[in-house]
Amino acid sequence: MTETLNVGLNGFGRFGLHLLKYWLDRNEDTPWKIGWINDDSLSLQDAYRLMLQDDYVIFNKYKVYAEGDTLTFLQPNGRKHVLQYSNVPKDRIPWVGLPDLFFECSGKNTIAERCDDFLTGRTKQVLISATSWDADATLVYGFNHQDWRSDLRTISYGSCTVNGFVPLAEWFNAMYGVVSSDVNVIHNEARHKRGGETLLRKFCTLEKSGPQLLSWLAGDRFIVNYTVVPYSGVSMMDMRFRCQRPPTAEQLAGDLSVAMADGGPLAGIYDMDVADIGPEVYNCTAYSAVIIRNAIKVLHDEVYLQTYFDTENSVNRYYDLSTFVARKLLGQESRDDHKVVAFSQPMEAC
Ligand SMILES: NC(=O)c1ccc[n+]([C@@H]2O[C@H](COP(=O)([O-])OP(=O)(O)OC[C@H]3O[C@@H](n4cnc5c(N)ncnc54)[C@H](O)[C@@H]3O)[C@@H](O)[C@H]2O)c1
Repeated sequence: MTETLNVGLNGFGRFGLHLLKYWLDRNEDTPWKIGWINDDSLSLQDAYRLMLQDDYVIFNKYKVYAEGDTLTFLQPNGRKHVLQYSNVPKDRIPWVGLPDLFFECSGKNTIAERCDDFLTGRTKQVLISATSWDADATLVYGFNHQDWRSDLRTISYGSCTVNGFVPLAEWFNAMYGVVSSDVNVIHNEARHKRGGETLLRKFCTLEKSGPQLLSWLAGDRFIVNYTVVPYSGVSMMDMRFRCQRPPTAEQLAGDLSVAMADGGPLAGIYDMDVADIGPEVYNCTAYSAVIIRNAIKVLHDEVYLQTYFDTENSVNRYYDLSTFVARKLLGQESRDDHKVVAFSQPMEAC
């Protein structure tokens, strides 16, 4: 790896923390590197403490130092990463204009115009770690990331639920013709956000963005039930698809295995385990969702799936998307150039 792009990251909450670790673990094969981090409320010492004490994102293979205004990570092989850290509001970030890519991960700037100030100097694009209704594009890795263009200014990566559902739903429709669908999400809640030990039903942006992204899915044939629970580990997403050409449970498991194998449209994005051994084993999974094979049920034309997904570690697809974007900006050939994505026309059942 020779040429890399420089990245500035704004927001060091759950998403930023996971993203930093995900990148560190892969940095030697990544065409971008994080040079700056800003968080408007966490000081350098807060960030350092959170990193060393986190129950889920474990940095213990790195030596970590917080000195002056820098965070330093030393890899076991001696490779060193020195990141500038600032703790100021968005309009006072000292490194604005210096990175080639701006990672907006604070959750506070999901309206595109709030990212305008970041698009200056060397900064070509802002990648937003959440649903943004007015970003120039929503690019879901493994679904439509190949729609990337150099003139896009703000790009949303979708959301944790969008990444968990959309590529799989697209494949389902191509294979079996989806008539309607619903999704039941049991979503974690980080400790620092918890109001108390209670359950909370909320609106999920997937309910609106699913039909916007998937041209074949009408809004009146899709429901998302979303419940936040006071648990800080991984989350669950169960799905129902009513199909024109319903498979048997056995056929479906076989078709999924083929689609998830190397070169398949779901390869590297979804995985399948035979039995339910969750939830803890799915912490920091590299997959957008893991399907439990023994739990697949088919009743008449309705297919039921149970999955686990690590909402916070949906940085996996944000990482894939930004890696794809960086390679495009660098003019590098990428294996993702040839990845099979989005089927534009429903296919006949296999
Ligand atoms: N958390 C997820 O599962 C997840 C998944 C996908 C996308 N996103 C999106 O990413 C954006 C950021 O979400 P997030 O989950 O990182 O938010 P977060 O609540 O963890 O962080 C937001 C801010 O809260 C503060 N904060 C973080 N940890 C803290 C702590 N321990 N004590 C006190 N303050 C703390 C920081 O200032 C941080 O910038 C949002 O737009 C969100 O929708 C989050």
